[in-house]
Amino acid sequence: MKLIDGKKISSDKRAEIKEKVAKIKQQTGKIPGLATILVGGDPASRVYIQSKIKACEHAGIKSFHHDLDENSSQEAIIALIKKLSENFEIDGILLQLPLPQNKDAQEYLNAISPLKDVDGLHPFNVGLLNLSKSWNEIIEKNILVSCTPLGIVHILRKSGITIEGKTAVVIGRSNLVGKPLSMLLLANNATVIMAHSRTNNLKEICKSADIVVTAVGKSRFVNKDFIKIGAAVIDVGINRTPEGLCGDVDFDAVKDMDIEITPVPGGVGPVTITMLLENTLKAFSNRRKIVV
Ligand SMILES: NC(=O)C1=CN([C@@H]2O[C@H](COP(=O)(O)OP(=O)(O)OC[C@H]3O[C@@H](n4cnc5c(N)ncnc54)[C@H](OP(=O)(O)O)[C@@H]3O)[C@@H](O)[C@H]2O)C=CC1
Ligand SMILES: Nc1nc(=O)c2c([nH]1)NC[C@@H]1CN(c3ccc(C(=O)N[C@@H](CCC(=O)O)C(=O)O)cc3)C=[N+]21
Repeated sequence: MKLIDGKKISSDKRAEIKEKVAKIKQQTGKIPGLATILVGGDPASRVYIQSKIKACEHAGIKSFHHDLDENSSQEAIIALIKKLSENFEIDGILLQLPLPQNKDAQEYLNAISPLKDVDGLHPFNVGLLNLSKSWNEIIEKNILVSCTPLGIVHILRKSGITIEGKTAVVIGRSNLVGKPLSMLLLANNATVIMAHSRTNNLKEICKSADIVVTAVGKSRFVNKDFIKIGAAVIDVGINRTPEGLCGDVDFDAVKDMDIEITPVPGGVGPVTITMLLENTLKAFSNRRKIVV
């Protein structure tokens, strides 16, 4: 197997972003700003938020973090989101998901100004993505798209993996990963199959694919029987097991196969965070009408 180095792809892109931010500062005196909101103290979410804040600061993006109590009322959370939406200094707003107590995230996401929606989860941006006809259009119009799917397309392109004309199976249909990724792959002219927990013959379907993306959240879910020789496998899953952090792919089972694969850790995760920085710059540019 050939490992795809997500850390390297990520650090190359972060260096570019850092340069852009420095240029913006120098030429306009303005600093892009990202607000993050964490409701409750889930330890994994806190780790992610901290990596996001660190990455922002490293790139020269100003971060504004808000910790809210697990028992915060809907009114209090929405009031904060509205306040941040109106704050001129803030270009992007990220509400860390999932919310505690099974709160329906969409109601909160709808309160984020679509211009600051760096996760691409507001219906306005979901609509723009779905209406777009090509990858070029998505890039040229600076459409805000969910970070993980953007990161996956970035990884495929940087690894020289052709998307056009290929059959891609996306396992998982969440609003954060599976659905927007399917749209992005379609915009890149792949033939896309969206698979989920009710899909029949999943193994056979995956075995026929040139690109398999798994965003399920179950360790050792994908094994040798799912993968065609020569395929590219993108493992989005993050699973904490007694043996440590792993993805959805049974790594040992596929390690002798002639495939390309993103590892966990060190694959999609770091690139996801990089795309958050990229989206913050897009939001900065769209909102302040400054070309970056
Ligand atoms: N590396 C990164 O940057 C990121 C990693 N993640 C990780 O990716 C994983 C998925 O996240 P997310 O999309 O938010 O997850 P969700 O839990 O929202 O979605 C999981 C999806 O997997 C599907 N699924 C569950 N069981 C099966 C099965 N037996 N066969 C086929 N499909 C199945 C579900 O289908 P159904 O809809 O039918 O229930 C659902 O669509 C998680 O491990 C998460 O931690 C998430 C975001 C970013
Ligand atoms: N509004 C919102 N937007 C998100 O983009 C979002 C979210 N909520 N909720 C949770 C998921 C998950 N997610 C990850 C980001 C980075 C890593 C990452 O950097 N992972 C490292 C390992 C980190 C570790 O050690 O735990 C790696 O894979 O190498 C993983 C997962 C973003 N998500």
